[in-house]
Amino acid sequence: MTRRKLAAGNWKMNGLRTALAEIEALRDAFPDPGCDVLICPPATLLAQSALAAAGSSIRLGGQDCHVAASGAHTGDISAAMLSDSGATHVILGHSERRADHGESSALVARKTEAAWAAGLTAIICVGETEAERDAGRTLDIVTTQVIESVPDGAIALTTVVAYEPVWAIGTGRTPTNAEIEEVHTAIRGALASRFSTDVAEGIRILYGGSVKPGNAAEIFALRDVDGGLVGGASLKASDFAGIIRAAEG
Ligand SMILES: O=C[C@H](O)COP(=O)(O)O
Repeated sequence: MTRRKLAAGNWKMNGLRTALAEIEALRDAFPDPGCDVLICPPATLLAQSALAAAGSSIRLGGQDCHVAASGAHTGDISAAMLSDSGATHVILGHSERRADHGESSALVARKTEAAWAAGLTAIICVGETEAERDAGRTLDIVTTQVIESVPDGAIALTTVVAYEPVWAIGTGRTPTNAEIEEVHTAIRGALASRFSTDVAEGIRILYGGSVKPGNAAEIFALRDVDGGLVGGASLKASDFAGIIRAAEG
């Protein structure tokens, strides 16, 4: 099965209104990209980002959502609010949220259901810590996270998995190509056993963790790697453009 590659940028807690110029630059540089392009700005910029990307095929995403559609949850944002602001996607279970906010895979599964209910595609993040890798537990940790974080009803249209080794995020370090392929193959296998081979073959599995313009093409060419979830190198259009080109192949 041919899966269209996805270049997804996660701006994390970065970006003031001046950063909208980066989206405008990408819009102008890629009128008809040969891959899917997604920017996940902070929630404060979502609506304006949607205006900046209007008329282009750049899609926008949130970085988290609450399990409820609305209610007394001070400081939280619902999936419906993300959608209303122009988002089509939402990143869920990023390791920074698992670490900073104690998010469990069970909670991530509930958030995924909330995202689907609002019509969003969920990008569900998994990944091992350095200690877990050193202990030889990577495949066990990652496949367990996949099984527990992806709820019943997953289909390719609404589900993306992002493999992000925690120790590779923002460090300039990446696993070897063989290590990336090993984990991505294991993730697809876990999806096949959890759902079906057909569903697993359709779901895109992104790699994230120190993806740069200089290493993106090599990583995106690996078996079962369907694009990237990019942090630091997505903040500047000039950098992210190189990653989009790598995803275009
Ligand atoms: O969501 C993105 C990842 O955490 C990767 O971040 P990074 O590209 O800055 O290493």
